[in-house]
Amino acid sequence: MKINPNNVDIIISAVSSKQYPEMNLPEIALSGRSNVGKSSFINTIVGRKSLARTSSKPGKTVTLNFFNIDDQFIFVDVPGYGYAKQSKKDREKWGKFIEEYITEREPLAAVIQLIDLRHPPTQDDVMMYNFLKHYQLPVLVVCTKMDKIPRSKVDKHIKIIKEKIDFDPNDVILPFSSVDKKNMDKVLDVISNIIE
Ligand SMILES: Nc1nc2c(ncn2[C@@H]2O[C@H](COP(=O)(O)OP(=O)(O)OP(=O)(O)O)[C@@H](O)[C@H]2O)c(=O)[nH]1
Ligand SMILES: [Mg+2]
Repeated sequence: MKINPNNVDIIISAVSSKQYPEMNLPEIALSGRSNVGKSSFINTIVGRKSLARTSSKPGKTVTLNFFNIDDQFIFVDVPGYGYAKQSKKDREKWGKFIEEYITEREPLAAVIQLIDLRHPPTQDDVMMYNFLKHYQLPVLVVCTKMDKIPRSKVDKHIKIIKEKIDFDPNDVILPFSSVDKKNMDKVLDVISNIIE
């Protein structure tokens, strides 16, 4: 699959379900804790340096950012979870908004769950993955920041993540790096299978 980087654009930063686009394209949502690399992942995959903002204040915004990816599918950048400084009220608002999107959104075809390859998954990571599987969504688990650990340790870290999240063997899990674009072709293969 090929993506034309000149044909990708933000559609809307939605604060309510009334603003969701009606474009008849499959949607792939990105989920993961704050700072795991969701926005960087989008930029790397589409080949644009700063389409998705990677410097946004984590936990502040409660928007779902919809990106038209070359009229082939829509990436939905979901605000990160697990941000300690967020107030309880904001956290609840966030949870409700995301839950509604994930459980009710018709065009949602799959979720890409990002987990930091360097560390064991957090409790939030485990909860999110189980939540997605409860709703029988296909999940691609992308383990980010692969460039930050020695190559010899990658398999061991993947194994730990699989055990901790109770990984569904029907899903795909891949180590990934936005710095050196490692496994970019494999990610694109999975996306192409999802949207076909
Ligand atoms: N070394 C390395 N750094 C990365 C990688 N991916 C992201 N980063 C860095 O991690 C930080 C956070 O990246 P973002 O893409 O903004 O993370 P996010 O998940 O979108 O964060 P929120 O929007 O706050 O939820 C930035 O400083 C990125 O440059 C990677 O693969 N390798
Ligand atoms: Mg982001």
